[in-house]
Order: sequence, then structure tokens, then C-alpha cells
Amino acid sequence: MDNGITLPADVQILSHQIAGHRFQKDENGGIKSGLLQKDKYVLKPLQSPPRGEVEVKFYRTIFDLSIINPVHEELRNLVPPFYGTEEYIINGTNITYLKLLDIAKPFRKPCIMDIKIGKKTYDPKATEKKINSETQKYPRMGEIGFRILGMQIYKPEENSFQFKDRFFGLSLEPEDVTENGLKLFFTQKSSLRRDVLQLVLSKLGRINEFFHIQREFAFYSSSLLIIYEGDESQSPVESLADVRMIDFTHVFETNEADDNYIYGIGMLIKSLSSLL
Ligand SMILES: Nc1ncnc2c1ncn2[C@@H]1O[C@H](COP(=O)(O)OP(=O)(O)OP(=O)(O)O)[C@@H](O)[C@H]1O
Ligand SMILES: O=P(O)(O)O[C@@H]1[C@H](O)[C@H](O)[C@@H](OP(=O)(O)O)[C@H](OP(=O)(O)O)[C@H]1O
Repeated sequence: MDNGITLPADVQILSHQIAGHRFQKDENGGIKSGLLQKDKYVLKPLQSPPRGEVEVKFYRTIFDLSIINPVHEELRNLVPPFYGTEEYIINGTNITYLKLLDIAKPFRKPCIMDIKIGKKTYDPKATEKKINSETQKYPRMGEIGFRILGMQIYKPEENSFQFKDRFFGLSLEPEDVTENGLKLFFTQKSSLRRDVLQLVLSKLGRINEFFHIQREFAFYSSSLLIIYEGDESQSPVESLADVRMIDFTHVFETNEADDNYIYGIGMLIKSLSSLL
């Protein structure tokens, strides 16, 4: 890499990282890692304590096949398949990564949107400072129930991708988040991809149903990754679209319904349905 970071031969920077932590030098001359790509896998660096440990524990728990638990069984269908952890030394820093299946791999021209779900984006142990920074960042979150973190949309007429970053999502108000935000993602060549939208809605419906049943986990600051095939010229390699839950750095055990997430996914489904 030209910024002075040398990666091991078999890994690359994740080319389709839409949101989240990226490579940067830290205060002490070390590095903070972004997400990497290795063959058909995504490598996600463990985040600073306790976040990284929370995420790895969550994946290990739900992928522990020796435990028979219907909630874990369904979650395995809703998140990217998990293959343990791997360590790499990058610029002298030893970094542990979660090894996940790259959900975008089966798509030729993946259109990808990352949406954070819930009214609250801080967890029950958040400091006053964190609560303030999260609430001030996007005060409409409590009303909207979700935030677009970023997206890439394939433009067939130009054979290129259009990108929207976190500032795009932060600029959206309740009145225009559907028409100016969500609709953009499902529009190609000035037409709404109804076929994709219907499939995405059915996949969101399954996640929503799961949340109305499960009483085991509360998901704060977690995202939904929505992907569809942007190249309509050939039939899809596997499926036309995929929707997965990602980002589990603030998952808490509970014995109640996760009303915070339920509100958010409900609002997202309502907004998307209104486009049809
Ligand atoms: N399994 C996966 N397959 C494909 N892409 C992925 C996968 N996991 C993560 N990504 C990509 O990486 C990005 C960041 O992922 P994630 O939200 O887990 O990271 P993060 O650093 O914890 O984010 P944040 O700072 O928002 O908490 C996503 O927006 C998505 O583009
Ligand atoms: O999307 P943005 O606007 O870049 O904001 C970041 C995003 O909300 C991350 O999810 C959050 O990490 P957590 O979810 O783990 O809190 C991070 O907090 P941080 O600055 O405390 O790392 C925020 O800065």
C-alpha cells in the first residue's frame, strides 16, 4: 500500500467496504486495521476492548453446533458464516481478525447498502459522553429508527459505481429518507428495481419475524447489509439479492424482546414497502 502499510501477500484491503473502521496510523506510530479480503472471506479486525471480544463471543456462541438452540440456529442463517479467527502481523503489529464469508463475492456488480438499525445506537453500559455523541450525531435516529451508513450502486450505462458516504445518511430527514435515501439504492437507469425490492422485503420480513420471537439478545449499533446484483445483462450467479445482519460489537444478553431493534427494522420495512 502507498501509505506505508505493508500487507501480507495473500490479503488485500476490502474493495467493497461501505462503512466502518478503516486503516489508519495511531498516535504511537502503530496501525489500526480496516477490513481485509482474502479469497472468498472478509477479515474484520477485533475492535478495542470490550467491543472485539463481545463480537467474537457472539459469533462463537451462535456457531457452536454442540449447543442445540433454535435462536442460534436461525441466527446462523441471518449473519455471514463465521470461520473462527486469524492473526496477522502488519507493520509489526499483531492483529486478530474475525474470518467471515464475503457476502458480496457471488455478485458480479454488487450494489451494497449498510444500514444501522435501532432508535438508540449506544448500549446500556455507554458513558454519558458516548450517549451524548451518538444522540447529537443523528438526532432523528429515535424517530426514523435506522441510519444509512453508506452505499454503492452500479450504474450500467457508465459501467461504474456511484458511492454515498456517512455524510449522505446523516443529511437525511424523516421526510426524505425514503424518497431521497432508500429509493436511490434501488434505482438503476432511472427505474426502480421492483424485483430486487420485493426480494429484499421478503428477507427483511424473515429477520423481523425472528426478532418478534427471540428473547435472548439485544443488538445495539448493529447493521443490516443489503446486496443485490447490479448487472442485469446475465442471470445471477446465486441469488438476485442478499440481506445479512452484521456488526455485533454491542450485543447484550437479555430475556426480553429487543424493542429498540424491532422499531428500527419495522420502520425500514414500512419505508421500503411504500416505494412499491
Ligand atoms: N461478511 C461480509 N461480507 C461482505 N462485506 C462485509 C462483511 N462484513 C462487513 N462487510 C463490509 O465492511 C463494512 C464494515 O463492517 P462492520 O460494520 O462489521 O465494521 P465496523 O468497523 O464494526 O463498523 P462500525 O464502525 O459502523 O461499527 C460494511 O459496511 C461492509 O461493507
Ligand atoms: O458512522 P460514524 O458516524 O462514523 O460513527 C461511528 C459509528 O457509529 C460506529 O458504529 C461507532 O462504533 P460503535 O458502534 O462501536 O460505538 C463509532 O463509535 P466510536 O467513535 O466510539 O468508535 C462511531 O464513531
